[in-house]
Amino acid sequence: MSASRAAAWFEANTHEWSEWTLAQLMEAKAGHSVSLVVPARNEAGTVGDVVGRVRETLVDTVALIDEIVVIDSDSTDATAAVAADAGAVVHRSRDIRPDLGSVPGKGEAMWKSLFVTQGDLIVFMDADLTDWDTHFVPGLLGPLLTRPEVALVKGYYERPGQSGPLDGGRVTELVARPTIALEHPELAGLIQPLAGEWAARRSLLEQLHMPTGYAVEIASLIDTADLLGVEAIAQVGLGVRAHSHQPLLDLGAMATQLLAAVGRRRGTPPAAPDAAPDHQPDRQLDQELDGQVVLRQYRPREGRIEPAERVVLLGERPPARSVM
Ligand SMILES: O=c1ccn([C@@H]2O[C@H](COP(=O)(O)OP(=O)(O)O)[C@@H](O)[C@H]2O)c(=O)[nH]1
Ligand SMILES: O=C(O)[C@@H](COP(=O)(O)O)O[C@H]1O[C@H](CO)[C@@H](O)[C@H](O)[C@H]1O
Repeated sequence: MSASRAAAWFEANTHEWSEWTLAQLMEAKAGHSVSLVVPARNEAGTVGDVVGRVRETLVDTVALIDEIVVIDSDSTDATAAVAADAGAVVHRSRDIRPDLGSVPGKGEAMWKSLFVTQGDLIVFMDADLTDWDTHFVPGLLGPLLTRPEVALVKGYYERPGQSGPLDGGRVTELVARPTIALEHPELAGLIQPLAGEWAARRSLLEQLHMPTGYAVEIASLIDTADLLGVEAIAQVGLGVRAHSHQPLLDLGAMATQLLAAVGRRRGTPPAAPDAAPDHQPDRQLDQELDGQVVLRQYRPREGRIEPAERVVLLGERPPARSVM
């Protein structure tokens, strides 16, 4: 895609959440049902606020959302209880379709959500939000409810306290955007390609291969553009968003997952692991689910340099529709 085509996509497909009133969206919602899905691992501190405020505003006061579903992704804290108290339906990721096995990861939780939700429109929101607003949900639904040709809507936002308000996070700026520039320029108009707040039609989501980890967002964009064309993607400005931050070395794992998913889509599967895997899925679904790599990082210890190896899971789930 040339720079001018990317600019044309941006012009035609960039929205602001305030373009639609709730009343307009409620009218446009006729015939649709909406599921809000919140993948959560150890988010007891924030998930109650996310679920509770959305429930009050968009379920109790105005029925824009038909169900709020938290997918508890192997939490060891009180995430499930807090989310249920706040009014969500809670499923443990590993308990959904146990015949399909279970692996850790955000993408896994999102993929599993497709088996326990009813909505033909699905909105994803992260559970670790610290500065956010309930208008995120109607904002993300705006293009889906008013533009039949749009199948996936990505949020974008300002990040308070960062070097520039529209800068992405560390993996966004150092991995996702450069990779998009090199290999997927058709996606260069997306301001926050990794945003955890996005929405899509179930009919699309059920057709997508989903990486089980953090590559689920970039993979969904690439595959949607491939399947339906980039014109099926829109983005919506949501205002200010802040979340809790992972340590840099943990983001190394996220970056590895992103690069692997992009490489796989180019036809370059991850190299075979060079160390014994320390994780095995409960049940091997197919070869893709087993991909992994050892990421070697380094830390000082008692005056010496100590390598720290972590196994990064690179597996992908097949289109949900193929196993329904
Ligand atoms: O194995 C995982 C890892 C993350 N998450 C959820 O995915 C969202 C974004 O992940 P995280 O907060 O780790 O990423 P960050 O925003 O810190 O980069 C949050 O709701 C997490 O609880 C999940 O459900 N399972
Ligand atoms: O953009 C990124 O590099 C990462 C990490 O962001 P920070 O550097 O911690 O602000 O955040 C992305 O991934 C998160 C997990 O899926 C999402 O919650 C963020 O919206 C997304 O920007």
